[in-house]
Amino acid sequence: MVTIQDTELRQGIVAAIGRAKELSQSVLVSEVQKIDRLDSFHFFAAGRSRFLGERFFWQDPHGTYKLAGVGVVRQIQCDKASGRFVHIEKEWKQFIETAVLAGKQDVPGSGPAMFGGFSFDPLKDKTGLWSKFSQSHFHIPAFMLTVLEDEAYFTTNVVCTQHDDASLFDKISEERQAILAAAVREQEYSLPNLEALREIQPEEWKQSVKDLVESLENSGLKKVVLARELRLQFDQDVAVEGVLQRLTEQQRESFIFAFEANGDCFIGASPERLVKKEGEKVFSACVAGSIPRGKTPEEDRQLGKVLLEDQKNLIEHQYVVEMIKEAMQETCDRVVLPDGPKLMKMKYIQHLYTPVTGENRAGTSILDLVDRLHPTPALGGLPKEKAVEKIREIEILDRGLYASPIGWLDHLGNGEFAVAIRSALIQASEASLFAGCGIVADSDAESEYTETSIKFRPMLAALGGIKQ
Ligand SMILES: C=C(O[C@@H]1C=C(C(=O)O)C=C[C@H]1O)C(=O)O
Ligand SMILES: [Mg+2]
Repeated sequence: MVTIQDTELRQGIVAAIGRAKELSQSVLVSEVQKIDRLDSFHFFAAGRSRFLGERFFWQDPHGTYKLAGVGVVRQIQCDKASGRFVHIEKEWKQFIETAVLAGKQDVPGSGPAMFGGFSFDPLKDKTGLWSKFSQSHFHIPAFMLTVLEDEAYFTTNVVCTQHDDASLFDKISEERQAILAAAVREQEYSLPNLEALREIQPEEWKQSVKDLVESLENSGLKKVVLARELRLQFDQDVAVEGVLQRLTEQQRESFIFAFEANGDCFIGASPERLVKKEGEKVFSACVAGSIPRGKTPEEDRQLGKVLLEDQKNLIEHQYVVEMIKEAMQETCDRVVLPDGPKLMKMKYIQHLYTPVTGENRAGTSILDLVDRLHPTPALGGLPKEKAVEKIREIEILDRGLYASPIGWLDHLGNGEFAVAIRSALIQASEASLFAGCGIVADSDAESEYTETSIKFRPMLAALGGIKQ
């Protein structure tokens, strides 16, 4: 069993209560300890009995970096459209400003950290679909496991008030031992039976693609990403653990995320990084342009070659490269990117891929970078504002967090956000899956429709809708 030394947390809580009295406000204590290796999925699953609806999970491609949080000591939310990134950043800074830090505090993604996301377009009319999520929605967990390569760190966050006393430590310590003890149990999680699968207005969607292609040039637009929804009905409530377990087995090359709020869960396996900040190093990625995987290695190579030479896809990709390069150059020195795209091969699809790196110029925070980059033309279009307006006007779907920045940031300024595609919203015994594609002047509605069908597959497979 994973054991944890208690002294630092006890002292931290005493110090935080003292500070809370002095300041007449609540004070966070955040304690980090290195622990024996613990599986992040098991930790997430162990949170079910006590923290269902208050959990998150994050894993980068190949699982070199994993985070799992259970419980919520503070939510930071904002439903305003303008200035939302600044607002969230301000609240976050205020919250950690007075924090008492205990234990090891130099490990990225540990200690005071929050997880969440920003909706795709806060100006789009919100439907009932996303009623459980705010437009900007972040959670600071009670307990968090951070696994970096082979090292595991455990964060305990406690908000102390001036009315607390040292007995708070006993309560927290007990909760912590209970979750750690439960986290080592291995289990196979089953899925309910899929009863019905309904595409939401596929013909209308194809028509909207056709209309868009015709009006693209006249409206001064180069590219607009249009998305659609697939609604699944199961015979019982879907346990997120079953879906997440399958994603971690089937989608190792992806960013895997799950974010629970008020009973719903947004979950996905995205190939696309929006931005990562590690110290002053900044990483982004252009992912746009798609073709299926081949059934044989030879066919797969052939398809990859076609994609690398296809004008329509190269244009679709190039718009993303130009925008991300420019946005990075505004805030970073030494922006480096290869001359042309390479292939990114996922389980069901291959994409054109151009990584971009840079060195942050002083003062730019990860949320500022997210603000500048979102939405890239891989999810919105070009020019940015006009494309988002067009999506707001013609898309039937309420995107909510689909195609939005989702990820984490820590008190040291590190963080990573993926673009929340290949994703689904799980609501009791139902799930909505989302997929979109970049529409350019040369787009054909029927092939774009097929492209979105392929993009549903990662979530469809994880939900038991495709036999493996
Ligand atoms: C919009 C999605 O994917 C985006 C669109 C792509 C395209 O049109 O070629 C490729 C990768 C993503 O940037 C999605 O998966 O829903
Ligand atoms: Mg495409």
